[in-house]
Amino acid sequence: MSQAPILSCEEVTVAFDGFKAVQGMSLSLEPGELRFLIGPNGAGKTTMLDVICGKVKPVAGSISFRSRTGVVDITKRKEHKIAELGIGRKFQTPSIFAGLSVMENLEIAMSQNRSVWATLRASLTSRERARIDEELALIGLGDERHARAGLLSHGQKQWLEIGMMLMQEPEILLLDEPVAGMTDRETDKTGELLREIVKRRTVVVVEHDMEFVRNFASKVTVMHEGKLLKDGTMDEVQSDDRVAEVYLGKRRDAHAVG
Ligand SMILES: Nc1ncnc2c1ncn2[C@@H]1O[C@H](COP(=O)(O)OP(=O)(O)OP(=O)(O)O)[C@@H](O)[C@H]1O
Repeated sequence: MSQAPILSCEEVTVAFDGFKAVQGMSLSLEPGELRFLIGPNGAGKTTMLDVICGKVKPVAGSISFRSRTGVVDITKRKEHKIAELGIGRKFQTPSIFAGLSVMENLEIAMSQNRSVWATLRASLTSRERARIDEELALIGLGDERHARAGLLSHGQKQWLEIGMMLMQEPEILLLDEPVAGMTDRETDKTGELLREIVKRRTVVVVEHDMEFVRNFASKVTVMHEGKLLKDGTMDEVQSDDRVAEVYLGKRRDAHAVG
């Protein structure tokens, strides 16, 4: 049975100097979904994440978010407000503190309102410690808690950043190509991590790695030239002629994915 959406984007259009990167795009997410957003280069996927998190503003359409405190029209809200309401965004490059330990990075993420040094000087309450332990276990970095973040592998850095986002208890997590540059093993671990995360939150992943999408997607949204082309299960999407034509068909050429 379908639930009330946690996020509804209605007919969203984003223009850059008159060029419509997103045109009349609608997207509805159910709570607890792991939704993959795919499509050829330039389809407007990243712009769609940008508009949801408030980094860019639409010229038309609306976005509403069912937050813990009720339904909020976030179309014109500022980026930091949207983050506070519970929509977290992770960009491709990790923004961790390389010189600090894994645990210190999580401590800082937990206490956004204090300065870095005030945070590190303050002693943790037992509840905070438990919260960090829980997150370390989830992201699989329990053994690395005292390691310097800058010395982690590429995959571990990405997981740490996801962990830092989770410390802020977002309801929706927006991830842009989280497995880019990862080994196959790291990619699979990331998929498992996302499955764990959606037990309590909703996740949207922009992704080019089709094998990763096939392995972990339940529902996929395909964009093309700023518009919604198709959404459905991976099987439905793969058997759609228009998708094959504009997207999967292109994978047979020199830019083939997977
Ligand atoms: N700030 C900007 N100013 C001007 N044009 C932009 C801007 N951001 C994106 N675009 C353009 O909007 C279109 C959609 O870009 P977007 O990055 O959203 O696509 P994408 O589907 O994420 O592509 P990719 O898979 O290559 O990352 C592209 O033609 C891009 O050049």
